[in-house]
Formats: sequence, C-alpha cells, structure tokens
Amino acid sequence: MPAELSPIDKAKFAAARRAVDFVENGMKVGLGTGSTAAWMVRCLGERVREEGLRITGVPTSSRTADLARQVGIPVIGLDEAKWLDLTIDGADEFDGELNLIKGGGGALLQEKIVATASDRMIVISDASKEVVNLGAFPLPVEVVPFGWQTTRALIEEMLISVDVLGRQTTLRLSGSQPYITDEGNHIVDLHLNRIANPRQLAMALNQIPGVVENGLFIDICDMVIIGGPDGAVELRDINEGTVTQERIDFAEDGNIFADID
Ligand SMILES: O=C[C@H](O)[C@H](O)[C@H](O)COP(=O)(O)O
Repeated sequence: MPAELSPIDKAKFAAARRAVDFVENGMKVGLGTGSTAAWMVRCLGERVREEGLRITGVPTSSRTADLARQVGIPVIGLDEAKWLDLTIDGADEFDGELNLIKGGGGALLQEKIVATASDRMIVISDASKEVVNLGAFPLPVEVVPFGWQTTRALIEEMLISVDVLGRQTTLRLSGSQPYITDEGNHIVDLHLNRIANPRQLAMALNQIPGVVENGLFIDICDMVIIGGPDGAVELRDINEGTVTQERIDFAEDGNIFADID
C-alpha cells in the first residue's frame, strides 16, 4: 500500500478488502456506491483478474458501473439478475442494530432496491460512521422534480410530529443547480441531528406524495465490517450476534493500487 494514502482511505480499504472474501464463484453481487464501495469494486476486480473469480456485478449507480467495467467485473442490470446473493456497500452512518443512513453520494434509491433484493448485505466502513443514534448525518430523501417544493413543505410538516432534534431541510445542489440523481430526481437533505425512531420516520416519509425513497435502511444490513488504518478489521454479524477481530495484511495488495490515479 502506498504511503501517500490517507489513514481514512487505508481504513476504508481494509474493510473493503475483507468484505470481498465473502464473494464466491457464481455469485451475483450488488456493487455499492461511494468512496468506500469504490475500494471494494477495485478489490473485487483484482480477484476477477488475478484469480479468475467468476461473478456478475449489479451496480447501484452509473459511477459504479463505469468503475466495475474498468476493473474487469462483468455487469448486468437488476432485472436481468432478478435476485442477488450479496450486496457490499458503504454507509454514511450505522447504529448498534445496523440500521443505516445512506445516500450521501446520491445513490440511495438504487442502493436500497439492490440491497433489498439480496440474500445478504455487508456494509463496509471506517469507525467514524458508528453512532448511538442516527441523524447527525443529514438524511437524504429522493423526491420527484415535479412539485418538489410542495413535497419539501409536506416533509417539514410531517417532521413536526416525529421525535427529532432538528427540522431544517435543504435541497441538494450541484453547483447552483439542483442535484439530479441517476433516476432524474432531486434530493432534499433533512438536518435532524438525532432520530429517536428511524423505523417510524422511514415509514412516514415514504407515505408523502412526491417522496420516492429515503436514506434510512432499516433491517436490511446483515453485517458491518469496520476497518482501521493499521489493517485491523472488526466484523459484526447482527444475525449471528458475533463480533470478530481480524487483521488485513496490506503488503499483499500492491496490485490494486497500480490502477489508482
Ligand atoms: O449515495 C451514496 C452511498 O449511500 C454511499 O455508500 C455513502 O454515501 C457512503 O459513501 P462513502 O463511502 O464515500 O463515505
């Protein structure tokens, strides 16, 4: 591993490197989006190229589809795959029940559909994303462009009735224009600070006309792998109730970094 990688990238890499060990020949694998998931795609690409691992990837964004093709992973769409063995993705926050906030990179809709259509979801993360209560990270909500201001007002009205610490909302921008998701929608970020009941909030949001999906992933994640900059990894399996400590040997992974700009 090159010395110039930041400690946070080393931590993300360690988690990603461990997660791809769960991928086996013949699997259909959901490929998440974001900087942590990008490490996973690179690690998986290396297994495809070096070991001849035979898998099919289902990307959760156009960015991930481009990267997967670049590193040699065959990709298909979800409707062709129908059902997946495993999805590996990053997250913006996770709590003790492995409930998540996702969508910081704008890919929450495809990510939630793909993860839900998978036998198993593994989240890869560095330690900074673990929280007691979800909500410090702004909760992304994908809304259709038609009438988005009305939808935002309805969201704000609904927030009065739920137990959160903040209620400010912002339209996500790309430069001076509204951010556009892969599905052609906008994102409203909810600055809630602390969400007392994520399950209730997720359901309330999705009942609002104009809301396509929200970034709360409840009961979807099966395992989180937390990486450290020294190669330490912790695997928490919510179904088995197990916590396992291991270590990744960075020295074995030189090839992956040859591809990185
Ligand atoms: O929309 C983006 C995704 O939900 C990402 O997985 C999430 O934002 C985490 O991204 P990163 O690994 O870059 O922190």
